[in-house]
Amino acid sequence: MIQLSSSGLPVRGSIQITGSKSESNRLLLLNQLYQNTLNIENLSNAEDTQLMQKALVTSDSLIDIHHAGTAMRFLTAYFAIQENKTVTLTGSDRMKQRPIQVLVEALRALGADISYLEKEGFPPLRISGKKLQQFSIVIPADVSSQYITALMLIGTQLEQGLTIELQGKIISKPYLLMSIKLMNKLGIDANIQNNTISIKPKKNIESRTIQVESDWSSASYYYSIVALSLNSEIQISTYYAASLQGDSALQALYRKHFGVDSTFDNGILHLKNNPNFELSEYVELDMNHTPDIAQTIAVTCVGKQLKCHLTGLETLKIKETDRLQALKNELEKLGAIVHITADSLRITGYREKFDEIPTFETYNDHRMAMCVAPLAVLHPIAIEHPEVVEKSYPDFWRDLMTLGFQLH
Ligand SMILES: O=C(O)C1=C[C@@H](OP(=O)(O)O)[C@@H](O)[C@H](O)C1
Ligand SMILES: C=C(OP(=O)(O)O)C(=O)O
Repeated sequence: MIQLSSSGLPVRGSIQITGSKSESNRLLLLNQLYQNTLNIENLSNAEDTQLMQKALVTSDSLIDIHHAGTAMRFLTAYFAIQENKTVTLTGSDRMKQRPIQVLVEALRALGADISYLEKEGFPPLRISGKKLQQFSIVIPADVSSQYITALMLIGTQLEQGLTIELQGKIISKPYLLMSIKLMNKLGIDANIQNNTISIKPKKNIESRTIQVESDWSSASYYYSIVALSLNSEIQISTYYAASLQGDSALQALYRKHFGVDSTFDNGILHLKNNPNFELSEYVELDMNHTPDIAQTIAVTCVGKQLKCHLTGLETLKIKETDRLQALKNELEKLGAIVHITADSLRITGYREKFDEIPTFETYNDHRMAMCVAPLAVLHPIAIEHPEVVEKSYPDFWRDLMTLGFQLH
């Protein structure tokens, strides 16, 4: 457990965050499919990315990707097309509760040989690589976009490419667009029209250097700090106003609801408060496009004692933990009155201000630890199992100390 506090003064300073784990994990897989023709700069140092990197080159037949959702899903598709190779793909106890049936069904329909080793519909999987003989698939798009990205990433390797028809509500759509845009950057013909994604076959790509933009989901915690600590100014690199990452919506969300301005100067993102901003009492947001910053926003609302209604959260219960229940448990420690449904979170008021040092549980979820950390600008807090941040942002605590936070 750690105790985190701040001097009470405005937070000032500069930090550097490494590349987006979503972009990194896509590029690593594509690079492996194209015989390492890419030179990837600013790769994420997240554990999820290291696990992905290792899994792509190992000769072991048992591969454990711990908590890494993208690695689990993307590698399932990758190994399905590695002819003459059989692997067992497994993960943490939590990973064994995160559904994968939609992806396995889709790959089987394309001709893949995949079986469940424990519970039907969940990892671990045994995958015997084969040449896939079908080139179009219909897939439900309302459980996880990662299944669809997984199929897209291997689409160029199929003889006739791949057409993916999305059925039902499309959730986490910016992650699909990220996949398409990254593939386009490499010269791959990939597009989405209405509900149909098409990937053209491509044997080789030109060698090039590609720079991963830093991780916007990780930047969210600094938006929250600036929102909660007036007169703060934080610089973070390396970011651009036009991003492939959906979580760059932070710029507009925090400007509108919390008065945090974002400006860019040569890849440096400057965050500071708008002195003329007038806070409203209520925040209403559909988070369907930005699930990974929902926790950050809920905590910013609590720090500001705002009522809120966050919707489009149906994916949160199948992430690293049931994030809706975890948020309810932890935010109630701060006096918030929290109501959750299968896809929403509502804060209807506050019982009392918190005065003792609250201790937050983190549920093996990196984002549960990081989302509560900004509250330390208001009041000392304690956080259980701070090491969970390794999954996406191993330098998080060090970066907070650089900005003047005290950590015991
Ligand atoms: O494709 C990706 O890189 C991701 C997609 C999202 O998952 P879902 O599509 O399951 O919401 C997101 O939550 C996750 O952190 C990363
Ligand atoms: C949901 C996340 O990751 P994944 O699904 O890749 O485990 C996340 O990083 O918040």
